[in-house]
Amino acid sequence: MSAIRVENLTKRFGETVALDDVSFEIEAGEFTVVLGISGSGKSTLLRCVNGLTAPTSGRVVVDGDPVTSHRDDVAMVFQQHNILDGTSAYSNALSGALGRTNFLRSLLRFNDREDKLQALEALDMVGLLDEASQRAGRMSGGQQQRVGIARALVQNPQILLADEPVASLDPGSSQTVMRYLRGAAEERGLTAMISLHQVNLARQFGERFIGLADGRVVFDGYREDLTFDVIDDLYGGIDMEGFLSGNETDATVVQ
Ligand SMILES: Nc1ncnc2c1ncn2[C@@H]1O[C@H](COP(=O)(O)OP(=O)(O)OP(=O)(O)O)[C@@H](O)[C@H]1O
Repeated sequence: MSAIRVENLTKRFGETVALDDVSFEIEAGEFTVVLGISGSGKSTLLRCVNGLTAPTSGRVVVDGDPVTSHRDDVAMVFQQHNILDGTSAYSNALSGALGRTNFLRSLLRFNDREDKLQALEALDMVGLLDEASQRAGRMSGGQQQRVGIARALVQNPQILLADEPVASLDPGSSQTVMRYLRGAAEERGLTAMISLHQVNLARQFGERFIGLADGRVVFDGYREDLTFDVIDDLYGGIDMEGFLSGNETDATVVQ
């Protein structure tokens, strides 16, 4: 059974068609990058998978169940780090436990030993154990995003979504954040869907790729299929410079 099945998903905002009859399936454990220019529908797609946005028609099925609202086993990392500036990295990570309990239970569970241990493990997984007590607001953008990943991991998800997680970061920090994101997904066996507009990063870290243009799926394939022509179609030459100057770990992808 596929972990995520998107069936004829359409989302309209008034006259705007953000998603137009989108269908695909993602197998458990796949690390999928959603590509496309700004406005192509990436965020809307992730929000539908997360149950934050209701489709106009069609549906998303997660683990066999149609998504009708937010699910605790689906965690999301946002572009804006959504970090509580005034509290420690550890407290931020620990707040991920709120996602899997209701409010009253969370009041009681918040100091659970198990939750605390998970928060520390998650910080370790993103390389921030030594910075656990540091105030999140004083950390760099990349570190804050790693705290955001730790918080998502503490939610104990099966599915990890990230909407442009490195959009506001410099290239070095973007690499680091993507490395931790991919590593955490692999180590925990998570199914991941990450939207990115940086083609070089996508190629470096992605396994499966879904390309959107005007809300439609115009590409669905694996690394070996993601050719120069496909990228050119998706981006109309806009990002060719980044594509060519990117960190070429696998030159065979360019054909
Ligand atoms: N809440 C909303 N109300 C109205 N229109 C919206 C809303 N959300 C998205 N849209 C529109 O739907 C289309 C797809 O937007 P979406 O944010 O999904 O694209 P995107 O590929 O994620 O873009 P970006 O990379 O800029 O975030 C755009 O035309 C956008 O203006």
